Amino acid sequence: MKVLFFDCFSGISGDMVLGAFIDLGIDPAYLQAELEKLNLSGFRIEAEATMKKGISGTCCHVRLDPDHHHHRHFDDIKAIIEKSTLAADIKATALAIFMRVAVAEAKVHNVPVDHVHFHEVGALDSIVDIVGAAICYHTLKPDIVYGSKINVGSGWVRCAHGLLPVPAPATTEILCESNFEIYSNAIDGESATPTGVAILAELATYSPTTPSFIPEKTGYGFGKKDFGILNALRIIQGRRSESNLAMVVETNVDDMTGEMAGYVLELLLQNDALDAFYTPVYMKKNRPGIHLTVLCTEAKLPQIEEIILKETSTIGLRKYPVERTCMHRQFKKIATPLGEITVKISQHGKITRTTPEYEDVKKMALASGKSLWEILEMVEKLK
Ligand SMILES: O=C([S-])c1cc(C(=O)S)c[n+]([C@@H]2O[C@H](COP(=O)(O)O)[C@@H](O)[C@H]2O)c1
Ligand code: NI
Repeated sequence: MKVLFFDCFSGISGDMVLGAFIDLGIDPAYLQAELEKLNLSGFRIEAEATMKKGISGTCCHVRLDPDHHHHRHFDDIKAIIEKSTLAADIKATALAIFMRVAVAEAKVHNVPVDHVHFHEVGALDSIVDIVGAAICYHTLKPDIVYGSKINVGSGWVRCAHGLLPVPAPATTEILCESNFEIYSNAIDGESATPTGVAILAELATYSPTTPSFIPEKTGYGFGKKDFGILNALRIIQGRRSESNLAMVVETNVDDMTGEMAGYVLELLLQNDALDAFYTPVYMKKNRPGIHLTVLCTEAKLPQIEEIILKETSTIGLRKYPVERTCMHRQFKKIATPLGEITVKISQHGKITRTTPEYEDVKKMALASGKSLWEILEMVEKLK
């Protein structure tokens, strides 16, 4: 399973994303050729292998033709991407990233999304950064992408609107629609831009701590500004070996008491069965009986077999290997007016589901006198 981890210790911008992907091994000539499928002229990708603060990495420059003048609204950009000859998955990812920027700008400037205006230079630069990031992502084909907390910087940034507070209003709106944690450390200026944050929010799942995986290589994409500290996005590529093989153990019994049946199931689950359950069946001589199914790892099989043979009335069992598809799970604590509660974030590709842990919900309901429904509703609004 291929893992990418975006380490945003000095923020993230569109150029930094392209630089880090190129440093990880994406060929800039391939990237340029793919971008030409947009049928736009007036830009060139230049990847400069360089050193910053003693670290070697890549600085990606999107060189723009100075006499290229187009005022573009979001609906023009949508049309350019849709009409291009890029692969369908690249188009979909690029449009989703652009949509995050457009929705944020629309909210900040109080205009309809389709009318969000990208000034001429920024429009082409954003198209190259965003479509480029989508090309790199679909070329590397990671099974999962994680992103760290984002160091957004501090102070003020000068742009077309004049001086804006950091993080810039559009960046902040994009962040409000994601669950990434932000902070500011050792940077006076803007280190996270709307384009960078939109790419991260679309491609990555937030991981408050470094996710567990085996690192294999790193790519450093440098930012243009000098903050005094290393201004780079680091993408760490690695792998995670997740055994998806398990064992199923089964048996049918018709001569056990209900009390014994309950006892065995509890014992199996206490002894690391991944799952254990009964199905009612009719057996030989029309006797009502129970079909026991246990799921366990191969390592636990001897222990599970022993419990079944020792504690049930069976004189034999069946076992066979099965393949499982498991969502990646991580846990995080969120603050509520009634105290902290643990939520489980289940992730598989682009599917993400956040659910409160039942035992915490139960405790909170009992302690507060509120119903389970009220606690679940409160958490739903906060997660
Ligand atoms: O051009 C516009 S409308 C604009 C809006 C905002 C707001 O926060 S609103 C911010 N900016 C700044 O422009 C640069 C470029 O950002 P990219 O993401 O396109 O690289 C950056 O400093 C933004 O904060 C522009
Ligand atoms: Ni703006």
